[in-house]
Amino acid sequence: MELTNITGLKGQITVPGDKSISHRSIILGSIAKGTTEAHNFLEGADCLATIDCFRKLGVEIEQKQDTVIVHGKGLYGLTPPSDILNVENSGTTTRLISGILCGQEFDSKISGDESLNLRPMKRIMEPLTQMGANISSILRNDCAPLYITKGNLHGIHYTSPVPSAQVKSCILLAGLYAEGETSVTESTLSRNHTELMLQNFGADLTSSHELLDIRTTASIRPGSELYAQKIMVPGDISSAAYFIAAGLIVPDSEILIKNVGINPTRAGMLKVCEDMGGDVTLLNEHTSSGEKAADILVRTSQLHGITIEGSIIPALIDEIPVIAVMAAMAEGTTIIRDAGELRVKETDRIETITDNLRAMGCPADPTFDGMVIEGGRPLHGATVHTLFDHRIAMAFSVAALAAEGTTHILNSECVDVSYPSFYDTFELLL
Ligand SMILES: O=C(O)C1=C[C@@H](OP(=O)(O)O)[C@@H](O)[C@H](O)C1
Ligand SMILES: C=C(OP(=O)(O)O)C(=O)O
Repeated sequence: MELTNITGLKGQITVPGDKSISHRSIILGSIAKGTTEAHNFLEGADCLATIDCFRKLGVEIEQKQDTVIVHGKGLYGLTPPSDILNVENSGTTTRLISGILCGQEFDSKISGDESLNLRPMKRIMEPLTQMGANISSILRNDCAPLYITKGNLHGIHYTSPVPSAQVKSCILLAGLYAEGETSVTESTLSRNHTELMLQNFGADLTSSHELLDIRTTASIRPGSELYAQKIMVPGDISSAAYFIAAGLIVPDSEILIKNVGINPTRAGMLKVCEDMGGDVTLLNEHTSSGEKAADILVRTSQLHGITIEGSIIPALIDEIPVIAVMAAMAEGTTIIRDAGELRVKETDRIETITDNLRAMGCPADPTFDGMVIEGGRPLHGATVHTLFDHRIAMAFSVAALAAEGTTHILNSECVDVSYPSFYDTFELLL
């Protein structure tokens, strides 16, 4: 993709459904009794991989554009897959499905693409093994391909060493098949869609906050069946983030993004925009399927650098690539800390972000758990190496709109992972 600088992004858009909630609609719908309907489902490659895996486990799933109908099999109705489960590029699919597969009577194998098979799986293998699961890394490198055979699960009380919703969700889903109570304590609350949705599906799940709402424990007790739901998936704030950033940094812009999920465990980007001096307003706040949503109005603003660290990090972890682009356009220095998790995403995002910022003329240095960005110098066009990471492709497409000259985004088709119509949405604002 070749992009050049522009001014005046104006208009009203919607962004596709939330990726995390779309995955969970398929996963919980498959193991619930009855027919689950998910509307505004994200038709991105990651969520389609989840559909494909559950079809291989015997679940009938109909897809009519962005409506998905899942004919649930109940907690004990999945059937042995005839083939390896291909999770492609999706960490969420890998870790959440593993929790469920450890509770089944049959064997299964999970594998993904080159990037996925390099991502750490010890973080789920360890707690699942403590629960009595039989899960192993086929290449013995603590990564996928994973091999799961029948185990007898019992509940554990696990304190998660990483702030990860995927780890938490994996353990809670395994807890549906375990004897006794399973709980997961996190020092910082990660996205809580699994907890909210499990409660809506009728699971016996409670969540308690300690220490000023930061340290949180989610506990699940097995036994009860889950029951199908109708789910209205809100727009994905991680996808809206590119248009929020573009609206702020492209001169003379005003963009209204309709119906975006603003669950507080996901909305750290909004706080960062405010702290950087961005003109971002929430309108029409409402709740849908237990998730908060709003329209987001963005106008061009002069941003300034800030420090982003601590408990806000999990609430904006996927938005850091585009926040880094905003930081490059802001006056002064932005420091990002406590974000070591970026090193184990689709790429080592600390390196991919800082390498590409430097290529565009912004001084940016990686640190072990974040980066330091010297903002306020004009960006210039460059060749952006996405390394097939969808978030790097989209973040640097936004940078290209504010950079002098032409920017080449290599392998830009990787946006299909979470936002296939990304470039079409931009067309609507020209
Ligand atoms: O649970 C989820 O849906 C997700 C959790 C996050 O990963 P971690 O839980 O590994 O931080 C996030 O980066 C990913 O895009 C989606
Ligand atoms: C990290 C991401 O997703 P996953 O972990 O599901 O691959 C992402 O979408 O940025």
